[in-house]
Amino acid sequence: MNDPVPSIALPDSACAERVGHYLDTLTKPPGSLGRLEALAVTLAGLTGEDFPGVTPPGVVVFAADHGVAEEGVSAFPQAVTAQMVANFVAGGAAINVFSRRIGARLEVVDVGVASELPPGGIVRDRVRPGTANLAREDAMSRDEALAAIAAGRRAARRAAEAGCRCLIAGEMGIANTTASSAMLAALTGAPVAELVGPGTGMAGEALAHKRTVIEAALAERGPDPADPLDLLARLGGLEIAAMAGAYLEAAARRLPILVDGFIATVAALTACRLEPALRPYLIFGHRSHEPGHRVALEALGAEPLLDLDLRLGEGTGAVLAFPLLEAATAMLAEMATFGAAGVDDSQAS
Ligand SMILES: O=C(O)c1ccc[n+]([C@@H]2O[C@H](COP(=O)([O-])O)[C@@H](O)[C@H]2O)c1
Ligand SMILES: Cc1cc2nc[nH]c2cc1C
Repeated sequence: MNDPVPSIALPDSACAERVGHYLDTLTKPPGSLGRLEALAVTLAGLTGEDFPGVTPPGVVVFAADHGVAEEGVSAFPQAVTAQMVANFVAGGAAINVFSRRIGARLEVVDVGVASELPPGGIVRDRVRPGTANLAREDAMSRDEALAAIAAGRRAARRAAEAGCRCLIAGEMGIANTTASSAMLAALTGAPVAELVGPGTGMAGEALAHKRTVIEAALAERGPDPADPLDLLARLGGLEIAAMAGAYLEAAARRLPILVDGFIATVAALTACRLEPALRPYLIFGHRSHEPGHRVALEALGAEPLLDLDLRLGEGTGAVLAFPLLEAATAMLAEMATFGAAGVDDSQAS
């Protein structure tokens, strides 16, 4: 684990091709299950299994605070990060409810919350108590960004060692749409105006202020777009770096990854810049209402599974999409072939 980026194998194209042919022997017109068929082929290639499994999924929610919250860029105060972590521990947040529906192993990791947390129920892997205010100074040092990536990798390793067969990373961090927007503008060159959005509910003058803060931070921090670690350190967040690390470790272990919303996708894009071999392992759960998500998805050439106008984070959109992955694997494992079911496909044109 000394190298921040593990080595990631290419998907097994022979296995994917075999499964593509097998799908055409199942009792349905070829291709009629559309993107579900493409998902089955993808999952086979990633896992190297003709009958891939994705259960149980592992959900890891990384929590951290952002110094830039003091610029008034969120509709909620910084203390809400820790309060929501307590809610995760108590089992009352949306991610708890949805994770229970899919039988997920749910872990909450403190990689950088700025205040005290309840004694039990979370993994303590805090790199520092929140980032510095990126509008005034670098959010963190390069070493701290590396430490947060390593914390994310440890979490993915725990999920894999606990038997999880699909990884979902979620996040909780007041003001993290500001950090993510700044990173995305630097990563893609897209104008801030095109990607800045309400986050937890900024509108009107408040949203215009958020945009100004991001534009000024980009000008002052002067990140090197060709150096993803520099971007993470100057503009990022501890939970964003941890998610990037978790994705890289999961892919190194050949676990399919279901990506959540805006912040999770910026983390995924950053991780792909660190190691492009990650890209095939990413399946995109949903399109967030946050406008920057469109920009991030386009940069990755990604088409998400769901579009439900969600903008919560925590991993919720990915967890809601998980049953589609399950359906794709069940289709392969349980559907009858034309031959076995006695359905005649010999005259099909
Ligand atoms: O995942 C998303 O697409 C998403 C979009 C908007 C907001 N959020 C969540 O809201 C918080 C960040 O919003 P803000 O306004 O504080 O920057 C953070 O905890 C995220 O989990 C998440
Ligand atoms: C209540 C609340 C819950 C959240 N979950 C993820 N981000 C959040 C932000 C707020 C404000």
